[in-house]
Amino acid sequence: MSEPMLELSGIVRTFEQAGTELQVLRGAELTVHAGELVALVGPSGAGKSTLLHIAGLLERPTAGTVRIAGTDVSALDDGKRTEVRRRSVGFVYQFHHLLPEFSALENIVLPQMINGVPKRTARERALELLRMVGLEPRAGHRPARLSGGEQQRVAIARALANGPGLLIADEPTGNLDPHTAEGVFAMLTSIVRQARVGALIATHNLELANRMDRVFEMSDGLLVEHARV
Ligand SMILES: Nc1ncnc2c1ncn2[C@@H]1O[C@H](COP(=O)(O)OP(=O)(O)OP(=O)(O)O)[C@@H](O)[C@H]1O
Repeated sequence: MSEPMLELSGIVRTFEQAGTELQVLRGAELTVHAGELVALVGPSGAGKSTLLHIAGLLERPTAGTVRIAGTDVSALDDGKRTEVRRRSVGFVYQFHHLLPEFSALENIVLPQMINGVPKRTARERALELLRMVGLEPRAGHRPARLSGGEQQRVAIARALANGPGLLIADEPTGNLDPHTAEGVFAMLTSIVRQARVGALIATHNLELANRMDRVFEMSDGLLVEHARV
């Protein structure tokens, strides 16, 4: 078995709502290994985004342990958690969130420069990533000049810019037509395998979920693994 990129154990998350306590996660357990795609499904409001935020170190759980590539981040202060997040976690959302005034290439260069990578190295890496997602010829284009599928490919390349071990995606193909979604999903799968990234992907698309390596359903604050046939 390949090494775990994400380990969640006993994850509890409660919110205060109008003076009452809402327990969204009640002890969720999950491991995502290198090179593996794990689907996260469940109805709206079940807590998928909350779990992704906790796994991606954007939020702290009320209780429980988060390990990223073997490192227990629970005891780290906010600064150290941000460092781990920038180095080890890539995010893809339903909407690409690319910076509109920058080219595809620059959108992939920027997160590397924030991490202290020299510009020249960052450009080379960005070009390599654009090649991987089949968009090298579009390197100089701003997002508005790219199709929805191309924008999402650039967003995936950007998520991988700093060589993360973990990719967190929230409905990455939710805004695309079925044919384009298919192409983006196939590309995402091949990159996850090739780069040995662990991917946790929330989706309402059960057909897509069933093509991933494992499927977990958020149910009553717990994660239940679906039996595969
Ligand atoms: N910051 C917050 N404060 C209070 N309640 C919150 C907060 N964030 C989320 N919740 C509540 O937690 C529950 C789970 O929300 P979450 O967004 O994680 O669901 P989801 O499964 O991602 O839904 P969707 O599929 O619609 O994106 C909801 O009842 C929501 O209202």
